[in-house]
Amino acid sequence: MAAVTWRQARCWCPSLLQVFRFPVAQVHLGRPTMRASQQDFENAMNQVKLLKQDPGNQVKLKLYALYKQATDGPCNVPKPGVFDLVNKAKWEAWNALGSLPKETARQNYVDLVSSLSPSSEASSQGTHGADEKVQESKDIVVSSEDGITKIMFNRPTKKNAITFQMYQDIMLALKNASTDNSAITVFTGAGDYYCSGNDLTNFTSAAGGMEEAASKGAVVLREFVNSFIDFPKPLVAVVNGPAVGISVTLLGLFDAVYASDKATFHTPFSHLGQSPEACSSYTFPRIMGSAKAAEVLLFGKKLTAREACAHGLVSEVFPESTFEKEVWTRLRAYAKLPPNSMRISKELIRKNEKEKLHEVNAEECTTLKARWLSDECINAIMNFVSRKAKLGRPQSS
Ligand SMILES: CCCC/C=C/CC(=O)SCCNC(=O)CCNC(=O)[C@H](O)C(C)(C)COP(=O)(O)OP(=O)(O)OC[C@H]1O[C@@H](n2cnc3c(N)ncnc32)[C@H](O)[C@@H]1OP(=O)(O)O
Repeated sequence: MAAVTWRQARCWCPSLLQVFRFPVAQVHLGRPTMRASQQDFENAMNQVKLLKQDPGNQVKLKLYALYKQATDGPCNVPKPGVFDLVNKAKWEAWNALGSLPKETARQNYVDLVSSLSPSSEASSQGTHGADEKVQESKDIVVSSEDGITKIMFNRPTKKNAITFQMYQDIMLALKNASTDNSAITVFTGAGDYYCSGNDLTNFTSAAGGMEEAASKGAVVLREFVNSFIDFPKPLVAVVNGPAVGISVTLLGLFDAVYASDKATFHTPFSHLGQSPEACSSYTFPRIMGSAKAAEVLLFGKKLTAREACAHGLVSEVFPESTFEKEVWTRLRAYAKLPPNSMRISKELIRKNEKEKLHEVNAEECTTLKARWLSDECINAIMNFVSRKAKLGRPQSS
């Protein structure tokens, strides 16, 4: 995600909030609320200038997009070049609104701004119960139903690549899920991918360049992985399609992994001049044996779902045609098991490993920070950004 300064967002000053409290489809269709007047719209623009807290890049982009849609209508300007990261991100946010009517955009802007007020900020971050639909942000959709809290990567146009904002959203979702009424927590992806790993533009869009991005990345990564190590309830991955990078390594910290037979598992760290994260330097050799772990983590061998299952990373593989139905039926049954019993059993399993996992996480983050500043890594990322290399393509396996 390109860095969008708070100053820029205040200048665009459209209003934001409700958008992230309701499913996207509902927002785009227009909620059955009263229509916002021009005066409401202008009030909301003023309110944005008074916000004390930076709402984050995703919200600022949404704010910008709704403002442009409400004032100029559908996006009608050419897409900025690939290196013009900030303007490209703004253009994409606006263009994603398609033919949303001006009045609906105005209403959504007003709703969004009103939800940014301190009282609604507090309620959006509070504990929620089972059967309640919640949404932390548009790229990470959280819902809770039938005793299951579902956390979904929802950025299908970017193969669900994880932005800095999404790391924060996931941490918040896990924090909420650890105390809500659900029995189990499930990760899955929207669209054809489960997740393509870290958004490689996280490193190119930070205002202070790679140095700043590396420092920020190491802090965020450590905290992010800690929230998986310490998560108290059963954690399940429903891997609906290809998984890359950190979305694969994290699986070593999950309690069960169900995969569609079209899923693949790819950790191209050496291709990227990087090194393993999410405790995989410790969990993968234990899960799959040191020889297979080396092939995967050092040489970037991509595993099919069946291979990943044979090597212990995946619990079970399902045919694509029945995947969703079979897996969710099973999970709904598991969610009816006594939650305290599951939690206590998980604690017993994890207890002896916890300290070690935290140690490994810390060391991996320190190592990665140095890797992100290496020529090998910088060249690989610049190659990706300039589309000279797409890591999924040169692999023969
Ligand atoms: C701060 C914590 C850091 C933690 C570190 C973690 C390490 C990792 O996760 S390393 C793994 C990083 N991920 C990758 O290397 C994957 C890069 N992406 C690809 O190789 C390919 O995009 C793909 C194989 C996933 C898909 O290829 P395909 O040809 O089918 O689709 P594309 O046209 O390439 O992708 C569509 C669209 O999505 C953008 N995109 C996909 N993945 C990423 C990504 N990881 N980062 C940023 N953007 C990504 C891609 O650029 C396309 O965007 P445009 O339509 O705007 O060109």
